[in-house]
Amino acid sequence: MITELWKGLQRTLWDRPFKAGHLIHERYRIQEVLGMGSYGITYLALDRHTEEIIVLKQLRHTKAKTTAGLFSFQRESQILEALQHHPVPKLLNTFQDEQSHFIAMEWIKGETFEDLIFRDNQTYNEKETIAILLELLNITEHFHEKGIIHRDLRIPNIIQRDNKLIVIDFGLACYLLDKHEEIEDSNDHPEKLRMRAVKVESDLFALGHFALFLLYSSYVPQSKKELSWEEELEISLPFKSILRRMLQLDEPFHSAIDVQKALRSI
Ligand SMILES: Nc1ncnc2c1ncn2[C@@H]1O[C@H](COP(=O)(O)OP(=O)(O)OP(=O)(O)O)[C@@H](O)[C@H]1O
Repeated sequence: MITELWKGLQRTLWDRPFKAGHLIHERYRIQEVLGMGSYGITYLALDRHTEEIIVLKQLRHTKAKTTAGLFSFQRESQILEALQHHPVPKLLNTFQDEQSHFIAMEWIKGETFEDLIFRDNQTYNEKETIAILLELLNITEHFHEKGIIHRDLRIPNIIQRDNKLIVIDFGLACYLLDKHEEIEDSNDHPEKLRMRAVKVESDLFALGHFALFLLYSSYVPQSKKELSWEEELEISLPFKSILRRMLQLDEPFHSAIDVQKALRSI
């Protein structure tokens, strides 16, 4: 309890974000804070060299002191670099100054599926959901071919720009060889643990959940009684059985290609 309080106090004191207008590395002018995650603080910034708006991620001071914090930050930039020709933000720069460690990356100016569903009330039927899933499975298969597991394929981390999908936030991504990453807090929710395991099936599980979010966007409750997704959603039996396998309720798929094949055969 005391440790948690102390950690919270440290974060408040040391991890205060930079204010708009602050210049970093004599190059990046902070515009606004986009988010404060567990490892990093993410900003929109103006790159004075290129005059472009970019995303700047700063490792929290409290995390910069830990090997795990530094390692995960370096790995994020390594993975972005390894995926340069894929629909992910381009890695623009990595640097360190007396303040902290930073990653500069392309700003993906589009809408996340979280925005589309909850802000814009966009709805998706089965056909549209399958089309989006197929595109995402294609992207995910390329990550897996390179031995990379994203581990956080959720609606806020998938952006639609000009009708194309782009995956962001590689903060939790890791290599299949990083087996030690599997050690997680045993208090974590079982669903979260399934998404975080260092294996291909974790991303397929996450995409199964992603599909449920899309399908629920067009769901109108019929009764006050809470039912399971299988009872509530009006979807075809073959699609239901594919989702059950993605969600590891039945024999799981072991590759994105197998899920694509199954979806194409509906
Ligand atoms: N390259 C990018 N282009 C556009 N928006 C981005 C980009 N990277 C991050 N964002 C947005 O910035 C915000 C913060 O991103 P960040 O990666 O820090 O995630 P987070 O959810 O706040 O933290 P965590 O690291 O715990 O996942 C999110 O709203 C995300 O949509």
